[in-house]
Amino acid sequence: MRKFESDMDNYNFPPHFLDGLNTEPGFDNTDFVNAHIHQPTPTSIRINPFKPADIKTDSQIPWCNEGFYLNERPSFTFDPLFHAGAYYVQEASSMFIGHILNTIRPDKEDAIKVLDLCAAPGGKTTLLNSALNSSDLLVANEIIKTRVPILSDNLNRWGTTNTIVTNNDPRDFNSIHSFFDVVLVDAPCSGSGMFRKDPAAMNEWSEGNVNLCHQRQERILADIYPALKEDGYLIYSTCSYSHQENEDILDWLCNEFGLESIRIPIDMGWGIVETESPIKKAWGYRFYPGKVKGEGLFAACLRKKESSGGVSNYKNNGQQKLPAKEMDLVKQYLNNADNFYFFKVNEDWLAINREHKESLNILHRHLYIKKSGVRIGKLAGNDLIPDHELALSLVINKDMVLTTELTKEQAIQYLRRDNIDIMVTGKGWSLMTYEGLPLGWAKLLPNRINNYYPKEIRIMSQH
Ligand SMILES: C[S@@+](CC[C@H](N)C(=O)[O-])C[C@H]1O[C@@H](n2cnc3c(N)ncnc32)[C@H](O)[C@@H]1O
Repeated sequence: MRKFESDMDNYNFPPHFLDGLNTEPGFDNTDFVNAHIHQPTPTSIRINPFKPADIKTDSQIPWCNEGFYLNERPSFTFDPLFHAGAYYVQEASSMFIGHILNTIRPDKEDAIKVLDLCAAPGGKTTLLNSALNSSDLLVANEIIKTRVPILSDNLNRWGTTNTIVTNNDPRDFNSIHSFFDVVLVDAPCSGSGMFRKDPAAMNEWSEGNVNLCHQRQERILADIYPALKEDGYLIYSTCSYSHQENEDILDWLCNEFGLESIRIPIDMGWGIVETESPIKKAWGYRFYPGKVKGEGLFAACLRKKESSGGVSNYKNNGQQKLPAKEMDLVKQYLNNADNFYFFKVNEDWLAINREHKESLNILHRHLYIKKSGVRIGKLAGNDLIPDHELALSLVINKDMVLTTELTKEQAIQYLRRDNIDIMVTGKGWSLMTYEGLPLGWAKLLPNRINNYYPKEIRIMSQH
């Protein structure tokens, strides 16, 4: 039965959409409809803990230490700090995934391997990264090839050195048994949780599509299950309100694989609704606009109780023979270079935290790797042609290069890949910085500056 006909007449939820929701515990039809009609989507950002900057925020997102609401939505495109990776613009509810990771891993003592299976554009990948140490490995996978560049760009901005980006179907992970300690499946879904932010999504919604999404979610989870270690954690999330895509999936996981549900502590004041799946009573966490200051989200955490076999059948990929003299040159560009494993892909030198060398070899045998660690650059004689990834990485040794600090106006010129109005002294490769944070490279010549900001990510819009 529809309640509140007058509001409903003003708001075009798809037919039958609210029917199922009205029977969900903790769902308040009035708050929900009012939030969609009268409360705009809140603007929120998450600060990069590794790139401190002076950022004006308004209030704290209660479930995320680094998450903040902004009372107004500024132009992020024209804020150089955004391009420097000082913060990520992320919907507030999604940040709960970080709270789950911190809950299941309070001490952070032993290094872990984490997979973000459905990762693009990388919001939750950067969130997970902030909660990890550099000795932890984070694999970010995206099945759709055209979505991989945005994922890699966002990770480059974040400055990560312990992340590997892959472009694979979940079934390709099926041969990597018992590898990951934590797997996040932020599943493709029917998307009702984004109706307020993107009302056009309402036209796409149908009960038939919810069923298709449910089937796809089961397929993805079955494919990835063997890659999770015994006692490892599966974090499952959607931005759908549909029971079939949420609690029903938890029941299916518990029935099919004997997974154990993990209860996540929440504060009553946060407005999050804790639910239980109908059969196995697995806990789930629902975010409803009107109850929380954020968009729709469902999240749950489960633990694997059995082993899918070990990793003993992996052969070492063999050592790449690397020219020692070249490596000595390249090493100088990283701080704490001895903590890194250096390798070459074609002419490019790359580095990843030393402890991830074996994992990289294993993954390389099974997956299509699109980015690993930090790309340092190519050598031309004794000179490094530095890569953009190096400029933004957290480990660049700034003593090896010149630095040119830009005003906001100059930084925008640089980010547009335009000429920069600046008098320079010095010659050679220079890090172009804004408020001390690197944006990328330029080459300083006696009478001009060559702007090397990557074409593909330059600011195109006029305002
Ligand atoms: C909800 S979005 C992920 C959002 C991302 N985790 C974030 O926080 O920025 C779901 C992702 O799943 C991917 N996807 C679509 N079909 C898939 C499939 N069959 N298997 C795995 N991933 C799929 C989509 O390309 C999309 O990037």
